[in-house]
Order: sequence, then structure tokens, then C-alpha cells
Amino acid sequence: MNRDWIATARTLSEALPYLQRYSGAVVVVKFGGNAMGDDDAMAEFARDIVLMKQVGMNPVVCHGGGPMINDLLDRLGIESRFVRGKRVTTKETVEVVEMVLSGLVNKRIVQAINDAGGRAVGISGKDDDMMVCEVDDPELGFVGRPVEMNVQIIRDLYGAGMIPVIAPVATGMEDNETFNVNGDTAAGAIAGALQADRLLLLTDVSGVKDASGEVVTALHPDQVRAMIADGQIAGGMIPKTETALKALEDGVRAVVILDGRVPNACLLELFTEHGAGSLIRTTEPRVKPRGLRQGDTGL
Ligand SMILES: Nc1ncnc2c1ncn2[C@@H]1O[C@H](COP(=O)(O)OP(=O)(O)O)[C@@H](O)[C@H]1O
Ligand SMILES: CC(=O)N[C@@H](CCC(=O)OP(=O)(O)O)C(=O)O
Repeated sequence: MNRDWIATARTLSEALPYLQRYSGAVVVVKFGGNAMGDDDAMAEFARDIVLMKQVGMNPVVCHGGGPMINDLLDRLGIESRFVRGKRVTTKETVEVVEMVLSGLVNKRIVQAINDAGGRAVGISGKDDDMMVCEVDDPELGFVGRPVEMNVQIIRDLYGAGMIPVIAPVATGMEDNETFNVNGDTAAGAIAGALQADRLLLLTDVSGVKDASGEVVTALHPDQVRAMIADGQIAGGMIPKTETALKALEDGVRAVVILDGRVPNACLLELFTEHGAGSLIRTTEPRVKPRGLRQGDTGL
């Protein structure tokens, strides 16, 4: 039997018995700046998120916006500099980061989800002290490493029918500083604190590739560690896969790295047998199907 219901279900009532198995699942989606695309792509992402909500899941969006920060810094004549994938963030830079992430980018996503029929509420790590940080590395300046998570506000929002949209900006432990947090790091910390069923990291490549350039569709954490050690995983994929490993240690059931520019990327991953991108999890890493299976409860 083909359980790929997106392809086979002809009516909503045919699909509903499958969809009900997803009810209550907490899915944290990290929407990276490079995955955002134009207004049409944003609208499509928003429709996917709203559909997840409509079938009873609890989607939580945590976004990036690196290219948009670069843009404004450029216009202001401030140079962008990255060390190991993270932005060197001065006092001046962090003001721009907060303006762009909590303002421009956050509200663009909120608006798109609301236009698609959802009830999105935009917050940052500062709201209700949701994410409290320490200095990540003094060399990076005001870049934060989450050390205290208070995610009740997120549960309250999705419990009340809303879709939280979170900007990775946070408060410091001391002196009320503002910290810039890498979007992947923030999404991982949120997913861990929520003990999420899935963390989807949407990026601009189709998944984790091996030395021959093929996407590896299912990975055990040990394989990921080996690929980092032997250099098959490099550059921006290192913080992403390290976030995945940490999230799994913190109790997230599975992490998927996938191409957010592919139409309906989230739905393909969650609802189809073949999925999308690279699935990283501790149990049954090589067993398919990984989406919906007859007899499965939840994800
Ligand atoms: N093994 C690998 N598989 C896939 N991408 C890799 C790998 N190693 C390095 N990369 C690089 O990592 C990039 C993704 O990281 P990044 O650009 O930081 O994403 P984002 O901006 O979406 O957070 C890819 O575009 C690719 O150039
Ligand atoms: C510390 C750090 O690097 N913060 C990131 C936050 C935004 C982000 O992560 O955006 P993407 O997901 O689009 O890359 C930055 O300043 O660019």
C-alpha cells in the first residue's frame, strides 16, 4: 500500500485518519535567511505552517535573517565579519541585529502566516525572559550562548491556538545586555527545552552531503560526528549539525536538515514516506519510512 497520502488521498476525509496521528506533535522549524526567498516563497512557507497547525500539530517558528542583517549593515557602512559561522557582534552591530530580526524579518513572517489564515505572534528570546544567554566567546562580542530557557510562553501561545514566531535575540544574565544568537543555536535550544518531536532546519542545500556530493537521507549521530571529524561536513554545516547533535542529546526526537526553497519542504518531510533532506536520529536511523507509517502514533 502506498502510504504517501499527499499523493493518494483524494479528499480531506480520506486524509484525516492519517493526519490525526500528528495531533499534538511539537515541530520547531528554523527558517534561515537564505531559505526565505521572495514573497511567493514566504507565502508558501506560511501556508505549510498554517496547515500543520490546522491538522493539530504545534508548529514553532524560529527564524534567522543573516543576509538581511548584512544588507542593512552594508547600507550603514558597517562591515560584516564572521568567525566559525557566527557574526562578530559589537554594541553597534547588535542594535542593527535586533532591529532587523525582531522588527523587519519577524514581522514579515508573522504577516505572511496571518495572511495564510493563521494566528502568528512574534516574540524574541527577550519576551518573558524566554532565552537567557552568556557570552559565547569573547572574541565574538555580543553573541550569546543560551544557558537558561523559560519556554512556558511558547506552550501558552500554541496552547491558545497561536503560532509563535521567534527572533534569535536574547537577554544576558547580567547588566541587561542584548545578545545576538545564531538562528540554528536558538532553534536547537528551543526544541530541546520543548522536548520537540521534530526540529526542521531549513537551509539552502538539500541536506547533509557525503564526499561524493550525495545527500545522506538518514544519519545516526555517530555518523555525523565522523563526517565532521573527516571533513565531509564543513563550513556552515558544522554549527548546523552540532546544533542537531545537541538537540538530540537534550531530548528532541529527530532533527532534519532540508532545503527550505523546495516547494512544500516541511509538508514533504512530515507527511511523505520518502521525506526530504537528511534525518538525524538516534534510533532506527536507517529505517524507512520515516514519515507516516501505519500503526505509528505521532511522528
Ligand atoms: N557535507 C555538507 N553537506 C551540505 N552542505 C555542506 C556540507 N559541508 C559544508 N556545507 C555548506 O554548508 C552550507 C549551509 O550552511 P549555511 O550557509 O550556514 O546555512 P544557513 O545560512 O541556511 O544557516 C551549505 O550551503 C554548504 O555550502
Ligand atoms: C551570532 C550570529 O551569527 N547570529 C546570526 C543571527 C541570524 C541568523 O542566524 O541568520 P541565518 O539563519 O539566516 O544565517 C547573524 O547575526 O547573522
